[in-house]
Amino acid sequence: MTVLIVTAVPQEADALRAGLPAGAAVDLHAVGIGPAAAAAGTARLVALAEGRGRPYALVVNAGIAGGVPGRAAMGATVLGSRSVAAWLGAETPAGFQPLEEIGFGAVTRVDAAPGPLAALAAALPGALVGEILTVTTVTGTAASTAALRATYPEMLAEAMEGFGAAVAAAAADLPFVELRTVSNDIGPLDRAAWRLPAAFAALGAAAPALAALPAAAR
Ligand SMILES: O=C(O)c1cccc(C(=O)CC[C@H]2O[C@@H](n3cnc4c(=O)[nH]cnc43)[C@H](O)[C@@H]2O)c1
Repeated sequence: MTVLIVTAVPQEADALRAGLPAGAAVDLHAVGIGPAAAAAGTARLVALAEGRGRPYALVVNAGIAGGVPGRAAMGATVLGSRSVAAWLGAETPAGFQPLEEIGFGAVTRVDAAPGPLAALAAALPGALVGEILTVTTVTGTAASTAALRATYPEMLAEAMEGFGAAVAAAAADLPFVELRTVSNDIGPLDRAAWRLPAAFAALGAAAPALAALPAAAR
């Protein structure tokens, strides 16, 4: 069976493709930036595969990310133990509360599939494993960074698509895992400091582990 890998932008897909072994049972697509594009694009690809009678075994969201300074350095690879929709909740007199805590019965986090996560962690021994946030605005000030870290103390990294792709995978009852490589520190925005080549190189280096996933996903 085939693994679906969704990225936000073609540059991320190209970086992964460069590292994939020939003949890998992987479909790789760039579906756009942000959780809505990720959810819609992933859902469409999953449905098309089902319609062909060849459903995917697993959905992977991969791409670059901001890392929490001191936890996930630039160039690091981060495997999401869960993908969390940051700031999906309500402001209350007691401060921010995620939707679960105010009784909407909603879900703001999707856990990674244990088998594929363990397989990736074994194949990528240098990778960090932990919570990856999905934001809709790149965190770009010291104040918002502090607020994010206080609200999500377990976070290792933030990006903009994981939760959307995870929700689409869950809707199709497919296992999911998020893999990110760190292009920048989360903090006051300094685009000149982003290390895109290092992050893209790390994506390419992780690609063989993703290609080996179909067996682990079964
Ligand atoms: O337009 C540009 O020149 C440009 C250069 C670098 C990055 C971008 C983006 O669009 C960044 C968002 C994109 O990358 C992921 N990402 C990477 N770092 C972060 C971050 O610190 N916080 C949130 N998202 C990040 C994200 O998943 C998006 O796909 C544009």
